[in-house]
Amino acid sequence: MKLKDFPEDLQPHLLPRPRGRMVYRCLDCGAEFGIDHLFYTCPKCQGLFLLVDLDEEQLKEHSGAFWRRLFDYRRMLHDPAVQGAFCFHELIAPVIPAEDIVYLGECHTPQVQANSRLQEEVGMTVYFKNDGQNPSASFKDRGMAAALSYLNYLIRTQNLTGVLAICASTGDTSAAAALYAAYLGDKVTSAVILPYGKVTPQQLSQPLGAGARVLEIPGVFDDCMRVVEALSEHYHVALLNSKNSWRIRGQESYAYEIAQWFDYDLAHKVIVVPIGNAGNITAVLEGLLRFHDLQIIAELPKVIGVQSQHANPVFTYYLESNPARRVFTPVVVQPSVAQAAMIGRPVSMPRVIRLAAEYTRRAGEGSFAVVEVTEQEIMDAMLLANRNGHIACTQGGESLAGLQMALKTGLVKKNEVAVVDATAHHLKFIGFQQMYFDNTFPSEFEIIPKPEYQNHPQLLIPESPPGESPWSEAEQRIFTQDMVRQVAAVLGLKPK
Ligand SMILES: N[C@@H](CCOP(=O)(O)O)C(=O)O
Repeated sequence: MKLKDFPEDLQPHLLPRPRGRMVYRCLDCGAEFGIDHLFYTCPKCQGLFLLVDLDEEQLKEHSGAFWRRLFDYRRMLHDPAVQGAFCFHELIAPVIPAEDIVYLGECHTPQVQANSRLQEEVGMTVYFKNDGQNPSASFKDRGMAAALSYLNYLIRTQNLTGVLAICASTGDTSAAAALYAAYLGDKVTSAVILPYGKVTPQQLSQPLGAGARVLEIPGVFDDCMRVVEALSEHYHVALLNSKNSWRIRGQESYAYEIAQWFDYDLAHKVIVVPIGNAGNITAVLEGLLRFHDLQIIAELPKVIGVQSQHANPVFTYYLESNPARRVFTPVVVQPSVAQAAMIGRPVSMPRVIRLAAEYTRRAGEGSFAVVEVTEQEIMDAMLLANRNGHIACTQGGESLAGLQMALKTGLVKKNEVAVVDATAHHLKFIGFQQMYFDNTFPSEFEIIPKPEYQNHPQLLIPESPPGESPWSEAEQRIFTQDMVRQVAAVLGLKPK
């Protein structure tokens, strides 16, 4: 739709102009720092940052209804600067001009309602939000769009050269970082640090294909994260993990889209997300609080975080019901099929603690909770979903299993409506499905495949193998007849 065809009152607002005064604000000491530098932690006290727009209050000059209309109309504008996360420009990174925005087709991922069979099995209305349908096949693209747009802006306005972007990854962040950096061509090179043997072959191929330097180290993700944290402290590198607050801003779009999908009515809704490095749950909580603050949504939904028993520090933290007695203790992770979330020291934990407390204060007891699931439950839930037409990855299975657990324990009610996060594309984690089908999981996973979910290809052998190709017409006919007969017998087909 052309700009002139939009309602007149919206026309001046549809194409965002840079505005706002963004600063990094330390969660611990409250110190604020300008965004002319890429900071990750507070130079004064090492606390973690969240980005704040000092002019955000000005957005209240417009009503919630105005913002809802603006965001909805923007979806019809064919301009890359407002197609992805930046459809919510005023809330993502209002200082960034349109010319610096990097858009690779991320966001507005499908929210697919489960069929009646799956909803009956789960016991409530369920949607999958398929973030595997982002360009690098995971939700990380939302955050990278914001982080790389900011970097692009910094490079242009400060004439920076030789920028090296780095990240540690369990496989999705590295794929996204390498892709978005590659799009910026000579302006940015990228390097990714991966835990050797703990990233799937599909995920490993992604940064390699995008031309990143791929460095594998022994250990798990938490070890890689410590390395990049130290690198970003002592060297000139741009850290692209979610410790970088611009990533959080971009990932808030996930919550905004869910609100938009429900026409901004989030009463009796439940959003379920796997925790991993805790950047996503941070973004969901912060995004919802900000939407609520601007009266874009009237009600806050429940937010349920999920962890595997094999990587459960956040679940363990919230087991203590008295907030004053809670102590966060990182855990040593065990192998998990939800490998992308196999993290024992989530870097955003201080943000989660802060935001979850504020969320609970505003939305009431029980509006935020964390559940724990087994490896068996994750695999079974993933296969159950995909047997019903979804493309859930193992983390998507973790989300669904988490919802089932939340229902069982009464945290979620049957009359509520849930959106579960399929964080990445199923095909990235296909090896775990194969292990399930072949019953080859090492014992520590404690997974016993359900026969009804196992599936194998069946090879049909021709009765009289044809000779070397090219086949004669007669050979081709005999082969086809033989195969038709065998397929019909295997499938029990009835002749017409
Ligand atoms: N699951 C992540 C781990 C890193 O998370 P990040 O959001 O802090 O970058 C991955 O895919 O690497």
